[in-house]
Amino acid sequence: MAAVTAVLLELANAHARVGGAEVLKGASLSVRPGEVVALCGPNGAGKSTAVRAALGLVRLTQGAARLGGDEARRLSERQRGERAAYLPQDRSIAWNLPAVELAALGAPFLAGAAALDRARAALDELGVGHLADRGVAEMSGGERARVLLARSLTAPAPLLAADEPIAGLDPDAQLLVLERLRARADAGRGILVSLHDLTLAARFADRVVVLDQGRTAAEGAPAEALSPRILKTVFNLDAVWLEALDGPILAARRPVVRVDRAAGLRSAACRAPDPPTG
Ligand SMILES: Nc1ncnc2c1ncn2[C@@H]1O[C@H](COP(=O)(O)OP(=O)(O)OP(=O)(O)O)[C@@H](O)[C@H]1O
Repeated sequence: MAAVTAVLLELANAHARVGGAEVLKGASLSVRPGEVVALCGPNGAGKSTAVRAALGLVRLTQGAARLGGDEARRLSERQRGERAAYLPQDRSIAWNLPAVELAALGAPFLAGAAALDRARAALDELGVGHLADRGVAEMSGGERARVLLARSLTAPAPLLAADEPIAGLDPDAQLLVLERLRARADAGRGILVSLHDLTLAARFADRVVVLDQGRTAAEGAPAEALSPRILKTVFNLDAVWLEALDGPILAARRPVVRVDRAAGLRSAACRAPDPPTG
């Protein structure tokens, strides 16, 4: 009998409204144990909303959101917390807690000492162990971002959904964070990560889901989902993949606007300037 692979998180043809507008119009994605799935798409494509919907934090008007096989919104807060850790895009923190205490909040179902041990280990992993006892309000933005990610790593849940975890981090820290997420997946967890850096998405993810205007426009292995056609139609990029020692690099530029002189119009939306007279 073929082995059944558990699906940790699934969004199937999801439609949802936010602030009166239909923001998701057919978003689908799934995450299985052992894989990193990168969620990519232009600003406003619906990535954060899709992540929130998949976790049961946004009501769907159509489609399904499942966590560990069960409808996400029917689960209690505790059940959701046991099945998924979540790093929201919003990095605001109300209380000036020491970093280790904030990171320990990722494991509210563990006894205090066990949660603090896990929190210290996660802070060490992300290179901010030396800040463990410092208040999070007294840190740089990048340091605070790492502490918040440590909170998600502290959680023992089988799935981690991280919304733009490398935003605002220096290049070394970006690679460190993605390496740590990759290591978690290699150890059996499922990772959903939204990313704007397509090169890093291609290097670290097993699969890429591309969202465009609330719909899944492409899904598959990075080279397939981030094909030149998708890069053009969804991201408005003229782009090619270059093979480098450490993996693919995206060489991209905005398309050159062609001027059709016979028609006197640009092929893009704007008009060509009037030709010089005389
Ligand atoms: N609270 C809200 N009220 C109204 N519209 C909203 C609200 N939150 C999000 N939207 C709209 O929903 C759409 C999707 O937003 P979302 O944050 O999911 O996109 P995103 O792909 O994560 O974008 P980004 O890459 O900029 O973070 C956008 O058009 C946004 O303007």
